[in-house]
Amino acid sequence: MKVIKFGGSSLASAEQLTKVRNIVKSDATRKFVVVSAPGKREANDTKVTDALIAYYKAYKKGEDVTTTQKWIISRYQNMCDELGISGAVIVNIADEINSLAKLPIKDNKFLYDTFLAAGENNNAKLIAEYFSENGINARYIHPQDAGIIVSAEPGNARLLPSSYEKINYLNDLDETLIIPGFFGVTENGEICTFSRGGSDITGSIIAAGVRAELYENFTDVDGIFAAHPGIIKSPASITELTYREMRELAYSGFSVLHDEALLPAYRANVPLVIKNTNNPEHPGTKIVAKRTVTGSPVVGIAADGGFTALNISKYLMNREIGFGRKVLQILENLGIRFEHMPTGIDDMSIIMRDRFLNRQLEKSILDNMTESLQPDELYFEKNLSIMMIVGEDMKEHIGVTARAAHALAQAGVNIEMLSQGSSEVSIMFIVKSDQESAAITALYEEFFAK
Ligand SMILES: Nc1ncnc2c1ncn2[C@@H]1O[C@H](COP(=O)(O)OP(=O)(O)O)[C@@H](O)[C@H]1O
Ligand SMILES: N[C@@H](CC(=O)OP(=O)(O)O)C(=O)O
Repeated sequence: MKVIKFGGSSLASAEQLTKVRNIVKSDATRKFVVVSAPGKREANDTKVTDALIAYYKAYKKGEDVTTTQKWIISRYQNMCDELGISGAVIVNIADEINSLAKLPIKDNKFLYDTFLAAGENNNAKLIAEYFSENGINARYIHPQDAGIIVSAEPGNARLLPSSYEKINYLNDLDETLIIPGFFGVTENGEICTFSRGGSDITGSIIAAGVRAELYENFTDVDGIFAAHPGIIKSPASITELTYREMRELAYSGFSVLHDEALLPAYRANVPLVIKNTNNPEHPGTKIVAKRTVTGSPVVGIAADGGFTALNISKYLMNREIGFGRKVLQILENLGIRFEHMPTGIDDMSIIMRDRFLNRQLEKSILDNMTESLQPDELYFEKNLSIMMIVGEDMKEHIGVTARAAHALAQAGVNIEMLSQGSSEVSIMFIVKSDQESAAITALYEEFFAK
């Protein structure tokens, strides 16, 4: 049996839902259907999840929410009308959307997550009804009933490992199951979402739990391209990637798949394929344990902005036992995670994501480190992007870093920092964000166009 996940772009309109129904209907083994909230119908449209964020903010501030409520309900209403879905389900959806504005605000740690999850939850109800009225024996199932029990970390839930056993019972149900993506339920019954884009994670969890033969992730492109299609025009498409390669690429900007969506499928040995709802005959990109297709040392080039470096220098840092530990202890005490830590003899940089920092935290970092480390230099460097060139075969090739550095130099891109993990599956360059596009273009030319 297969798990099939449709992203918001595949579920944005009646036209898209018709394609989705045909895809599910064409293969009786597509039994577990994970759905996102309705996405954008065109570039300037609003995703239902983003509209729910606006709704939440207005409600919390005590502002009038009727316009947002109406807009969100109309997204579902329009699809129901165009698909000729009978009346009861839209009444239920409108009820759920409206009653969000009755939830307690005070001491409600899960209020934001509850608002956001409504996008997926109501879409799953709508799709189950649409399928049932159109030749598929379908049933909506709430994540709680599907056994998706998660940690109580709002906006960043993690599955509790004991959940897999419960999820496996879904195999005993006869219907095609329509499961809302993006959220689970805590042990106390609160709604808690994964991070943004997290419906991919739900798909992977279900695939692992039911021991699926395949996890199909349907989106709006013919699989994964070697570089972001917004920057490189008609980039090469990738036939096969390993889980490790995909993890590196997803982490560093290939937004087509959530980077946390790989591990559950990988551990359960479930292969994954990225396919296009608008072109389902295309084979897409397969993500597997071992790749058969080889050739270029680099399979993909990814970049992501929104990084800050904390640069620390101190003469004879290398001789000071416990220096690194003290740096990391200060970050841990302040509850800040770090992403990378390139080092020199007398200097080190801690790379962090901007979204986990703010002025107050930055001041606390500087104060604490000045006091405990007495560095010669200590400052933040903003507006950085990380660039990754990725490929399992890089370790078999000599001179990949030299080629990349040369290409960047030719394009006038200054490498701020450089780092390579021991697995040699990726090489990371840190550049100024305003040079990100130029850097991708230069690296793509070097490894794919030549
Ligand atoms: N390397 C890449 N290959 C393919 N698509 C990419 C890549 N990098 C970014 N994308 C973007 O990811 C988008 C699909 O992902 P996503 O927004 O999660 O869609 P969905 O709504 O289906 O979940 C594509 O439309 C594409 O613009
Ligand atoms: N709807 C959620 C979760 C998600 O996975 O959406 P999508 O599949 O459209 O990326 C979000 O926008 O974050």
